[in-house]
Amino acid sequence: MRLTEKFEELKKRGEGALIAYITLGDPSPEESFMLAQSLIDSGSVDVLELGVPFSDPIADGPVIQAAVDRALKAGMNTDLAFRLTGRLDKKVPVVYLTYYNIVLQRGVEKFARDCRDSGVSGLIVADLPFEESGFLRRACRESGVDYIHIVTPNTPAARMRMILEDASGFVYLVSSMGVTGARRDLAGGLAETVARAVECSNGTPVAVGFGISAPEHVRGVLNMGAEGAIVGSAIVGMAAKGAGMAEVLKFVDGLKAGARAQATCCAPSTGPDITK
Ligand SMILES: O=P(O)(O)OC[C@@H](O)[C@@H](O)c1c[nH]c2ccccc12
Repeated sequence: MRLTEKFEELKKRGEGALIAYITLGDPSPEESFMLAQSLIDSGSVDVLELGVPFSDPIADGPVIQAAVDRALKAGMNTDLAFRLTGRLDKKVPVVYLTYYNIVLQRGVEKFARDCRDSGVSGLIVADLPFEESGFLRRACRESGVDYIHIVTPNTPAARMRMILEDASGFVYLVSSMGVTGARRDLAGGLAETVARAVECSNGTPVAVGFGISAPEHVRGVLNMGAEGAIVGSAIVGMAAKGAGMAEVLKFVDGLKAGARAQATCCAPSTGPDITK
């Protein structure tokens, strides 16, 4: 399924998108496959983001670093990632999150074709600057895979506009500087950053990630004008601490409730106590 279709469907229903991230191969390839399928089947996850493990995940905090370590130790690799992804019953769009070395190692064009062939709808590369991304963007376009751009609170409006001219699928807005990891509160000043990204994105949906870990956070970013919220470490960390599948799914249902409440909830808020 295409990302655009999913976002249009949600818009009609007046809901925001819940995008859930897990690391493929954590704690083992089969278990991560089962978790991925259960998240898809839950009906609460609108887009599934799968991390393809790389040994030096510089944008990741301790929780996802540990997940990547477990995955690599359990024998996870890129071939296996594509095979497992190909086997998923993809009732929702699946996107990949990885680092450029993984793409380069396989060959840029081959990576994009393998995404297409295994049903991956979009690709996020954590460490590839826009200026260096032309070749991969072209390969993705030729394979019908959305190349998803990352922008941050530090990205000035002019640069955002330039980058997002090329946007497809959705725009990944990093909520605050630093690495991935659950946080207690949404970053200060986030409302302005979201507004800037929405303004610069030419109608491509903006989804906010980094630190989002509660239904209130999800509702908060949607009320600021984002169309999606991305949750990684909170889910990965829960599973790592031994939570069973039922508990993880219940948590994810709660997050999605935050994305549904948006339809009936309050005017956009800019105050610092948005998470209360
Ligand atoms: O873990 P968090 O803080 O909930 O953030 C989402 C994140 O996990 C996921 O999108 C992601 C995992 N690794 C990344 C590297 C770069 C950008 C984004 C990511």
